[in-house]
Amino acid sequence: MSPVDALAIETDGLTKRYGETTAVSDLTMDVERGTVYGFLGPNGAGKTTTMRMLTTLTKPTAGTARVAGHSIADRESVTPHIGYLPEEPPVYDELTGREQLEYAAGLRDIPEDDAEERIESLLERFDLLADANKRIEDYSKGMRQKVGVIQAVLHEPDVAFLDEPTSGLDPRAARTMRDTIADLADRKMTIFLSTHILPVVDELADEIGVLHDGKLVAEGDPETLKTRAETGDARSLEDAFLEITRDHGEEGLPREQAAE
Ligand SMILES: Nc1ncnc2c1ncn2[C@@H]1O[C@H](COP(=O)(O)OP(=O)(O)OP(=O)(O)O)[C@@H](O)[C@H]1O
Repeated sequence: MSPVDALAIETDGLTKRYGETTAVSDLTMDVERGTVYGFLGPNGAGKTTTMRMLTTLTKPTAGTARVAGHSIADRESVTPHIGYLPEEPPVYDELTGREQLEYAAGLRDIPEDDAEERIESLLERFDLLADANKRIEDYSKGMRQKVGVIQAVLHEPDVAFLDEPTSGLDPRAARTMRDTIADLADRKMTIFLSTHILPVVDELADEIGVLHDGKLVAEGDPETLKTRAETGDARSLEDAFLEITRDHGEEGLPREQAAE
């Protein structure tokens, strides 16, 4: 495998502006194949915008990116290789859970026998079999979320982009979700995981990137990020996150220091 093949995602100067707002600013990052990349950042940091660019749903204002080796400017080449769970799972209320997944499998050209086997096994894994023939309009938020995740990985994409995958899930379902993500990564699927639930990232991520005001302000494995640069002491990922994303003044120093 050449070094380039080893990368699931590579971005170079990726930027998105909405009028006066720069949602994502000059983002340059690499994500290795088969890893779980925890993408963190405060509300409004630009995480969703980044994922929308990487999944070809929004065009960058500047910069380039490749996902699974394909330029995001070439939507038709990229989409077979990716799956996306956005904040609101894209499902049809009038379909049953099973019909929704069969429909998604059809869009992805998964052979019928394979599709059926994967759908049944994932429905069972997520404890949805008993409700699989109910219409999605009667599903809870967590049940919709489960269907959304299953359809994001059903075609076994190279890279799955998951925005808050444990949102709305009860503790048992959240555990299943974390186990599923770990299994998929073991099978060499790359998981680009955005969540505010830091213990999930701490448990699963091989690498973490922290976005703040559209800029990548820290990157490293969880242990590195948790180790204070100055003292070498360990801290929680939450403490690290809060410190990294503290508002910065003109000099790039934490605001209270910058004001001195
Ligand atoms: N379609 C849009 N039009 C104008 N501004 C937008 C649009 N989408 C996002 N923004 C702005 O871009 C910035 C980044 O938003 P984004 O949704 O990417 O953040 P986020 O990190 O996903 O936040 P959250 O954690 O709250 O989901 C915000 O200032 C937001 O208001």
